[in-house]
Amino acid sequence: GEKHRLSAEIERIVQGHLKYKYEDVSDGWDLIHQEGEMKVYRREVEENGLVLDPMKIFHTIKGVTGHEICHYFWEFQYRMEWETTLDSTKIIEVLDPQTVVFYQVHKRVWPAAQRDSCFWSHIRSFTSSDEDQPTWLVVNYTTSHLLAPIKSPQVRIVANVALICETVINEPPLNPKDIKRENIECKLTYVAFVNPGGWVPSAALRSVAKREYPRFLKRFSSYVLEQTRDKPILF
Ligand SMILES: O=S(=O)(CCO)c1ccc(-c2ccc(C3CCCC3)c([C@H]3C[C@H]3c3ccccn3)c2)cc1
Repeated sequence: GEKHRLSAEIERIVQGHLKYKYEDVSDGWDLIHQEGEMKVYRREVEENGLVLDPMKIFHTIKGVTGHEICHYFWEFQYRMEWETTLDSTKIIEVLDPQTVVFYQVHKRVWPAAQRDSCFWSHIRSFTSSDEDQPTWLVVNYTTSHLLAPIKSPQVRIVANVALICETVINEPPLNPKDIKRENIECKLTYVAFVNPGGWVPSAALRSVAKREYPRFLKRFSSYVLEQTRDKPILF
C-alpha cells in the first residue's frame, strides 16, 4: 500500500514481533496465571526502580478466527465496548487503511498518577507457505503526535503491544463452505511491553498487571464471541 512517514518503523516493529513470537517462554519467563486455555507469563524487569515487566499471554479461543479477533481489537468503534480500563480513546490520524494513530486516557490506577498513551495501531495478515489460514496481527506502538501533546499531570506511557493470531480448522469438511464455528479456533499470542512512563510502586503495579491483563483478554475474547456468534465466519 501507500508508504507514509511511519512505514519503515512499522515494518521494523512488526518483523521484530514475528521473530520474538517463536521465542519459547521456558527461560526467564514465569507462568503467573493459568485459566482454562489462557497462560500468562511475565518477565520481571526493573530499570532504575521502574517496573517494565514484559507480559506474554497465550490463549486459544474456540469458535472465532484470528481475523475476527484482530478486527475487533483493531477497529476503533468497538474499543469502549470491551476496554474497561480507559477513560477515553480517539483516533487522531489515519495513515492508511491498516494504520491509525490514536490517543487514549487510561483509568487512574491509585496511587499512581493518571496515564495517557499515543500509539500507531497497525493491522495486517500474511500467509506463510505451509499454513492454509493466514496469520493476522495488530501492533500498538507508542508514537509522538502534535495532536497528543504531553500535558501534566498526566504521565505518558511508552508501550509496544502485539496481538498475533493463527486460525486452526479442526476436522475440516471436504467443502470449505461447510466449515462451522465449532470447527474453528483462534490461537493467539499477546505480548505487552509497557513502560509506565513515571514512577509507580513496584508491588502495586505488579499486582494490577497480574489482575488486569488476564481480565482484559478474557473480557475481550467473550466480547468477540458474542459479536460473531450468529455472523458468517470472517476468515
Ligand atoms: O493491549 S493494548 O494496546 C489495548 C489498547 O487499548 C494496552 C493494554 C494495556 C495497557 C496498559 C497501560 C497502562 C498500564 C499501567 C502503567 C501505570 C499505570 C497503568 C498497564 C498495566 C497495568 C496493566 C494493565 C493491563 C491491562 C489493562 C490495564 N492495565 C497497561 C496499554 C495498552
